[in-house]
Amino acid sequence: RNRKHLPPGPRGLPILGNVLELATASQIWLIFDKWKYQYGPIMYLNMAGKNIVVLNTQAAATELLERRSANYSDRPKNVVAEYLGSQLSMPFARYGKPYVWQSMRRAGHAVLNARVSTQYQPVQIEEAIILAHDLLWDTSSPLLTKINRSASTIISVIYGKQSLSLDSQVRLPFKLTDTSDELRLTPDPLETLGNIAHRFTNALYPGAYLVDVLPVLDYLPATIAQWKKNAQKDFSRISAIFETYFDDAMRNDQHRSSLCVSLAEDQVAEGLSDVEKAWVAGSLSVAALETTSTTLMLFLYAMVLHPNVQQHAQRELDRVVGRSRNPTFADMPELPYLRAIVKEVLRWQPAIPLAVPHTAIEDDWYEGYFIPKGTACIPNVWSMNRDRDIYGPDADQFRPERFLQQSEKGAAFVLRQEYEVDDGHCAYGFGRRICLGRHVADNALFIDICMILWALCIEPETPTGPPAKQRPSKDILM
Ligand code: HEM
Repeated sequence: RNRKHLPPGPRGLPILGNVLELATASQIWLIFDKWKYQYGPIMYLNMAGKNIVVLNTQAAATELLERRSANYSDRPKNVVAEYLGSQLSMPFARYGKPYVWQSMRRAGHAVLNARVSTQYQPVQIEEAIILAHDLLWDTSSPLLTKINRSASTIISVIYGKQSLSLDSQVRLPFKLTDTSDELRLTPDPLETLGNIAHRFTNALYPGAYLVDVLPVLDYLPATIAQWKKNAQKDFSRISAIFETYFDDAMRNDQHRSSLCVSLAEDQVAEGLSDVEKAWVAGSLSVAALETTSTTLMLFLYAMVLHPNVQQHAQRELDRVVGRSRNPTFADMPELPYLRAIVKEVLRWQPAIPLAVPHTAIEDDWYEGYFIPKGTACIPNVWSMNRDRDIYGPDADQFRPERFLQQSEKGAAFVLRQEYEVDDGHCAYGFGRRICLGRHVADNALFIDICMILWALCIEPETPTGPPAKQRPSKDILM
């Protein structure tokens, strides 16, 4: 009877529901954004019998995923992902007693909280300098390769400097050529970690595997069910990769300062087995790599589109830092415009526009609508970040100034007081499942963006020249 009170939403076919409408769309969030204006803050979809609720406003997401987080911190059940090891992988692990998510999250929090994250700043500065240098002088690698390399700062933080190399790949208990259709191994550990991320996200895509629609298929033995055989094989390969990388980090980290060393030696990871610790490190790397590099690419895109923003940021850097030294984290309080750019990139183009679904553990009601137990709640971060009721009529535009206000002392701008603590966007998700690496990510983005804009000008590529141009080295203020 309660099903009469499901939230409004587009009508689908009797069996497949809305699968067909969404299966071919490459940017589903744009379809959701259109539906938001038709159906309101919360809408219901049927994906081949599975209940899905899309949360379109910050108010709905805050009420359900944060205030009622005890009921909304689970992840959707996914048969293929479970065979792949999602129970050990923090972003996808289920919530609740028989699962290890709580212990992993506690251990992850201890090594990534706001205070501890400042310890990684020296490595982040070194890597930001290398990135700016590469962007200027390495003319042989594609832009994406350079950006991906820089996002690997987080790998230095997790596994220690230079601990992952071809050596780690060679020590794997299988050949690099022993590659499956769905999980490709390459000599580069970073690429292998990226491929593991894709293996999981492909499995989690709604309707990607028939077994999630017809659970009876799970009773087929692996000898008949190819998907199961592949997933089981890939699980043992992923686990071996994470365990090998973890061992190498312990062996090679002379300074005993990596996140792996903390996991292995400190009490933070008490109660976790060695394999579980290796999965904490592995799943942090997988969660960190593509999100950070995508955001940096989107920043470059924003700079190409908005040369005025770039110039404004460079004037701030020239005034505060000058040309005789590079920017550091100590400059952060004096660089409100640069901090606003970090927030605006994450608001305008969130790296994961639909975040990661949270699942309702029990039946619930919201504003007169029924949310059945087991419903996957998708936070429509894209639309929340462009909500005109919150950000004004220019919400679709890239405008860092929205986070600033005139200083009381004079003409200079300062970050609005509320944004000293509030992100000002929803790119990192919600409640108990909010992104664990957000402090490290914010720091990495801030110093990378400062270093890039300090060192070079970003312009669209022309047939006659490269896109990056060095800025004059003379101190403009001197
Ligand atoms: C710009 C960069 C990043 C973005 C936009 C981002 C975004 C997200 C989002 C949307 C979620 C899902 C939150 C939810 O379910 O409500 C998430 C989860 C997570 N992120 Fe990030 N992330 C970034 C960087 C990182 C980094 C650098 C790390 C690790 C050092 C990291 C580790 C994690 C982990 C472990 C989770 C799973 C948390 C859980 O399920 O309990 N992320 N991230």
